[in-house]
Amino acid sequence: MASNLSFVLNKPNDVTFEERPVPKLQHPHDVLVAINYTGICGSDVHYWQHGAIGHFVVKDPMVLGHESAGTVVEVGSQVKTLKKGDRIALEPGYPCRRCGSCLSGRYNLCPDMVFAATPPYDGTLTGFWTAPFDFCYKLPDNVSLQEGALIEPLAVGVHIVKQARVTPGASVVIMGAGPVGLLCAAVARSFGATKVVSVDIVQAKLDFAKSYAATHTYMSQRVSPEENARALIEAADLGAGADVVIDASGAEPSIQTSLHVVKMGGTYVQGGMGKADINFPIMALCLKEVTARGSFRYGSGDYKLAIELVAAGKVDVKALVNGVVAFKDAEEAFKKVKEGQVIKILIAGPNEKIEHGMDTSVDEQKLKEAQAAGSTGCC
Ligand SMILES: NC(=O)c1ccc[n+]([C@@H]2O[C@H](COP(=O)([O-])OP(=O)(O)OC[C@H]3O[C@@H](n4cnc5c(N)ncnc54)[C@H](O)[C@@H]3O)[C@@H](O)[C@H]2O)c1
Ligand SMILES: OC[C@H](O)C(O)[C@@H](O)CO
Repeated sequence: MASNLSFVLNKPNDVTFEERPVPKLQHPHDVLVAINYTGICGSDVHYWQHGAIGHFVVKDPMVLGHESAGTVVEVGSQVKTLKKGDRIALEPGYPCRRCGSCLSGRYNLCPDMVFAATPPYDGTLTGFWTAPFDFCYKLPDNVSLQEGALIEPLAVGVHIVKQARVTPGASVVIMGAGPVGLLCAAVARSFGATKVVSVDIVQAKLDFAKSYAATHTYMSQRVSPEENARALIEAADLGAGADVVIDASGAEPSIQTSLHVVKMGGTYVQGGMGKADINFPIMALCLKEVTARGSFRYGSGDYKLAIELVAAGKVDVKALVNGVVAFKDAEEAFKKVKEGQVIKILIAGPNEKIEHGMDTSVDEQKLKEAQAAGSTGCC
């Protein structure tokens, strides 16, 4: 059998490669998947740097990664819809299916969720992975395995935009133009939003957002949230405010500005995960009767829609990929993401041959600066 080399986080800033046993099918409804590509998420970088996100603490060595696509190599006796050789996008969290949240259709809120690379559970930066068949989504012929690895963050964006109830003709402001904010912008456009304003503090990110899915961009100012909101509304010609504001930054000033940008009776969605507690403008929330919702991962129908959007050419996920590296270069890829110079890097599975790699040389100075600034907005 091929290699089951795994990329293991031992403790902050200490990663190693470990050959682990190939997992066996535990259940007749499971499939065994050979991992082809995995993207790096801000949360992976955060665990690598800090060993914890909120109350999720890495106590024992943990395999990183949860944004993966792969190829089915074995199916359990009860699997009817997948067969060996099928190419799939992998949904990396498995709920209990029995609790109130699961039974109400909101399985992403299951308290017993087993989620890849969220301690204590191992992630998908490995050779082989077992999963229940209904959390493996067959990719249409016109969607590549590399695009398949981007379905996970796209499903995050789909869930956020669904929570925002974006309708045709809506104006949508998105705070943060990292991968999640960019994908929210693309999904909002596909839902019919006619004005999509990407907001960030880095000009290069805004330039990319404009070339990608934003109709307008705005560079956030270091002024009061009210002043920032006034300038944003004017710059993007939002009249009485935006129908919808989405935070995909997790940054306190951006969240505060959001509540002053949203229109009377508009909708605000918290997608970014920054500091756990912040000063929040409750008076604006109250006086404008803003509908505020959280958004966590993805639920029923989100992966399916994400794949359909890519297959239909409505969301371009390829444009976000700066390069693909061999499995042995996983740590360099993490450094590149931390350095903040790339949007998405894919790591090929340990059994995958890549024809054209990317330059993985890391600018140590930029890396140090990014570390000092905590540039990965995650958690
Ligand atoms: N809700 C979920 O289920 C879920 C899932 C994945 C990621 N996330 C969160 O979504 C957020 C975005 O993820 P990402 O991978 O795109 O992260 P990222 O760090 O790449 O992007 C965050 C962006 O916000 C920008 N930013 C920082 N301060 C800002 C400010 N004051 N105003 C405007 N923009 C500002 C940064 O420059 C960056 O471009 C993170 O907080 C992450 O933890 C949430
Ligand atoms: O896309 C899924 C997210 O990255 C995860 O929920 C992570 O942030 C915490 O487990």
